Amino acid sequence: MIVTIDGVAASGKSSVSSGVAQALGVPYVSSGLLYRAVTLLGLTAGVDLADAPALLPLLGEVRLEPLASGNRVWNADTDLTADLHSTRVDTGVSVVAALPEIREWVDAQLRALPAPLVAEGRDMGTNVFPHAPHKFYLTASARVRAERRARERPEDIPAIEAALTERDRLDTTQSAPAPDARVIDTGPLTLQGVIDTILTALH
Ligand SMILES: Nc1ncnc2c1ncn2[C@@H]1O[C@H](COP(=O)(O)OP(=O)(O)OP(=O)(O)O)[C@@H](O)[C@H]1O
Ligand SMILES: Nc1ccn([C@H]2C[C@H](O)[C@@H](COP(=O)(O)O)O2)c(=O)n1
Repeated sequence: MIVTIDGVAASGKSSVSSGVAQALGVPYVSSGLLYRAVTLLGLTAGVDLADAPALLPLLGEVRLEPLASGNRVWNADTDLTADLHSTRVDTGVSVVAALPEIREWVDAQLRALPAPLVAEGRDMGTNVFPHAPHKFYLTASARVRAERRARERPEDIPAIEAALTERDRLDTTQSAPAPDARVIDTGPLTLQGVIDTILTALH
């Protein structure tokens, strides 16, 4: 069984997916972490983030470790995970995610993983796992999402809101909900409330 949980930036995809996956006793995969890892490796190598042929050779030893408690991304023996949510990666990742060659690489990594799993991102339900039987799409206003992020990062709420709105704009192409996805406005819900809504729908 595959459950897809897509949604806009900072809508709660990874926290919700982790909770749902732990309740189901299956792993979850965060596709955004792979786009973030490509971005980090490109920045570290000083490569133009729009240059797919320059990025692809950096990815030979990149591996996603899908755990229910939280994903890790490795480049050979180096754990990249802690560096994937920096502001500079946030700023560059939409450029990388717009490259068809990089999207193909990410999709291949995901499709190679064994089911059952919970997959989260932007196009899990539309493109990567279109035949998944259970699809969800998370939304919340940019202000609510920025307020939640501000509890994690020492940045002011209007700056975070502006950055989230810009990332939503840049990611629009691949971010449409699947027609058969259940859309959940997480604004009025607690994290556990969103997880419970999904678990109830699955039973
Ligand atoms: N329903 C909710 N109520 C309150 N806080 C929430 C809720 N959902 C998520 N959060 C909090 O919002 C923040 C963003 O959540 P999370 O990182 O899971 O989102 P995301 O969609 O995976 O983000 P990104 O797109 O940046 O990868 C976290 O601090 C999380 O705990
Ligand atoms: N399936 C996906 C997952 C992610 N992206 C892009 C869009 C985001 O800006 C970036 C980081 O994702 P996040 O960690 O915010 O979920 O990666 C995408 O295009 N498709």
